[in-house]
Amino acid sequence: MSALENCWSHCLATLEARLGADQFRIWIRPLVAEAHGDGLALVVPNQIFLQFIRDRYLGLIEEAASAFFDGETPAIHLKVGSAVRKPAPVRTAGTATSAQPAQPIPPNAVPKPALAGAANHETTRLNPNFTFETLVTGKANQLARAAAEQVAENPGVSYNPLFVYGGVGLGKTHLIQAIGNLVHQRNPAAKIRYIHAEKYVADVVRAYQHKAFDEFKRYYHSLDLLLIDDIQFFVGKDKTQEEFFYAFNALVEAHKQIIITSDRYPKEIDGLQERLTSRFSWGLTVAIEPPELEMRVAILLKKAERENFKLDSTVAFFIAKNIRSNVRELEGALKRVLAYARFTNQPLTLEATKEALRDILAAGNRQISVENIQKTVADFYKIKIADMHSKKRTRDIARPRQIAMALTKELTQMSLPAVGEAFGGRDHTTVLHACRTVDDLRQNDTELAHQYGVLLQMLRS
Ligand SMILES: Nc1ncnc2c1ncn2[C@@H]1O[C@H](COP(=O)(O)OP(=O)(O)OP(=O)(O)O)[C@@H](O)[C@H]1O
Repeated sequence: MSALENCWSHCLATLEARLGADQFRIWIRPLVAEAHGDGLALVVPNQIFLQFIRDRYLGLIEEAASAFFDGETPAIHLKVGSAVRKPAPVRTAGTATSAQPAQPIPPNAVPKPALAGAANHETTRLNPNFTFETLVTGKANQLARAAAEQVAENPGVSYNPLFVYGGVGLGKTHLIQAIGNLVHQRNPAAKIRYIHAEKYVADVVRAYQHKAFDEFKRYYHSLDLLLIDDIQFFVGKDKTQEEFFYAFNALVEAHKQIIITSDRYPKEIDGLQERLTSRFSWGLTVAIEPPELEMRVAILLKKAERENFKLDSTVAFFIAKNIRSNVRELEGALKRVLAYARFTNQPLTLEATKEALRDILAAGNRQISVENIQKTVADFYKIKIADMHSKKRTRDIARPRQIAMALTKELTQMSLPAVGEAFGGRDHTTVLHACRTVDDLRQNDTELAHQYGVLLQMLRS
């Protein structure tokens, strides 16, 4: 082993210990180190990956390399290339990992007769507009997009299944269809099918009525890529879950890619069989969060541009500041202002925008009450509303109460003492401590950050 190879092994061991299993497997394991002049080149799968490594991990890598060479840091270059390592199967929070078979889909894996109809959007049911090019990226979907691009590059190999979850209208369908479209573009022979879970349920019912399960199985088990949207619709549908279980096993065993979306983290979908939720954690589970302000502005500008409309950035900021719940509503607001501008044949000023969005803004400005926040949080965590006022300190009650306090501070104009008063007469320092704790947890605990995002979305919609 050369000194550089030894150095990279040392970096891997250091980073694994520092970052923990999940981050290490997603971001560091796929890197391939090559000698580059008198330093190291790290090959990454794509540009987004490269940027993420540069922003988040390059400092740590340099630190580890420098420790290996007693303070001399070798030059470390990042470059995009195809020589990337297959990522290891990923363990998601608190779940077991099983080894995944790793075989790429051969380009001609589908028998000839099936090809005739496969190479068009009618058979795939993909929307050709949902591509990576039209998907705006920000903090809220960066990780999900990077994972999606990897899956699209190597379907059936990297993460199987890929499970994407997030609130309503945040771009889950867009993202997974972007994978489908890219796979289709690269390999028109691949047999791809996008299906909404409700339609899959209907297909199971139809197969049942017509005693056509063999045909049903033949079709679904022969796919190269199955994209199934909003799987929470399987809840309470036992026969559907059973059929999907068989399809899942058949596809994964044959190294075919499965991509699933849901509005919730798999283990939180009550009423889904354990054998399914445990299989969902075989691959990678990624969240899409509500977009931050800058991302909402970027989405508006991009969508307006596609409509050949030059949107003034003040107007874009105004819309983005006022429509915060989800991207679908943002799009709705944009359509409305564009229609207004075209209809009145006036330039789209801030005043005209306010006029066009008057009723939406009035609805959005309605006050969110502390009572509403307490009820929403209590329902979400399945505790009693009375616990918001109680002195109980057990974690399963104290944490939701802290989250409710932080949400109250964020969503209302109430002062710290007033918030304390509304939560059982607590001192303002307790509220401050709750806000800081929740803030910290949002930085470091992905699951809690997601739950906070969902609650924000529920309260604002
Ligand atoms: N990051 C983004 N960039 C560009 N457009 C986006 C983005 N996120 C969402 N959209 C757009 O917002 C709309 C809603 O997105 P989509 O249907 O994918 O959401 P969803 O999360 O699947 O919603 P649901 O939970 O209702 O199924 C689509 O028109 C989509 O193109």
